[in-house]
Amino acid sequence: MNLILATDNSGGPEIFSSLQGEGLSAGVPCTFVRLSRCNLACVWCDTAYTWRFEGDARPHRDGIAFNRRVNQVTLSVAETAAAIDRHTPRRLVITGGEPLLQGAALAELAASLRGYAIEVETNGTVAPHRRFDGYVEHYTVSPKLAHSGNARELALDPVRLSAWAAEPRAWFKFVIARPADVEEVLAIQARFAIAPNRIYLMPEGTGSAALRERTSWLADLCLRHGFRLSDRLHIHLYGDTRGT
Ligand SMILES: Nc1nc2[nH]cc(C(=O)O)c2c(=O)[nH]1
Ligand code: SF4
Ligand SMILES: [Mg+2]
Repeated sequence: MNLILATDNSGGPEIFSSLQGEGLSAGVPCTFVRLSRCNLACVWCDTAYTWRFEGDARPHRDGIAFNRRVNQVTLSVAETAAAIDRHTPRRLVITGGEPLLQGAALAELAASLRGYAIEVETNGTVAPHRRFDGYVEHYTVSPKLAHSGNARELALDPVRLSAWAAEPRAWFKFVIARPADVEEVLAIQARFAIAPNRIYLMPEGTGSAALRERTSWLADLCLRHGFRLSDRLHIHLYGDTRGT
């Protein structure tokens, strides 16, 4: 089977090693693979080159339409595994876009890798492929709030959210732009009975100054509600750049 990946600045597949910048394994050296395509369209998405191709009229704050041919590359599972293997870290972060849209190929990929701890970054709207799920150490589930611009029915499916809440390997990470966004997190937390200790609040932002400003008030909100705080370490270290 094949996987459709995003491209890096050289036009090759976006497979790279970096420190995990967010969530549970922040600071840990990881190998990343970024898959193309997403079923949502967040106005502040920092990887719009995975989905906002020419002809897509859904709004994005940068207004850029990406050329599909330049920003997607198709690799076989074997080619993807070989490219992953050329990197040192044996913790693999599968991200996107929405990687679970390619679950069947990910099951083949995971079966062909040996000795990896696998984590997945997902928007929480797609059920994990049954066979792939057996290989996953943990999921970082990032449900999208109203400020993402997605229709609520697309972004917050109650059946899916209940399933993630019941999944002990799932950690939740909410992108927060304004203090009022946390009200939505509290409603989701209560409705699906998610322990606050499983929830990260992370500032929205693609620059250090914006992240710092938002972190300054997010810290208080985390302390008040028992949530965890996530930074975006890679943005401070490398800026908003592909392959980092
Ligand atoms: N270093 C680094 N950490 C990350 N954690 C989640 C990322 C993502 O784009 O999903 C990401 C990323 O793109 N880079
Ligand atoms: S769900 Fe993630 S990849 Fe998809 S549009 Fe939103 S931020 Fe971008
Ligand atoms: Mg990212």
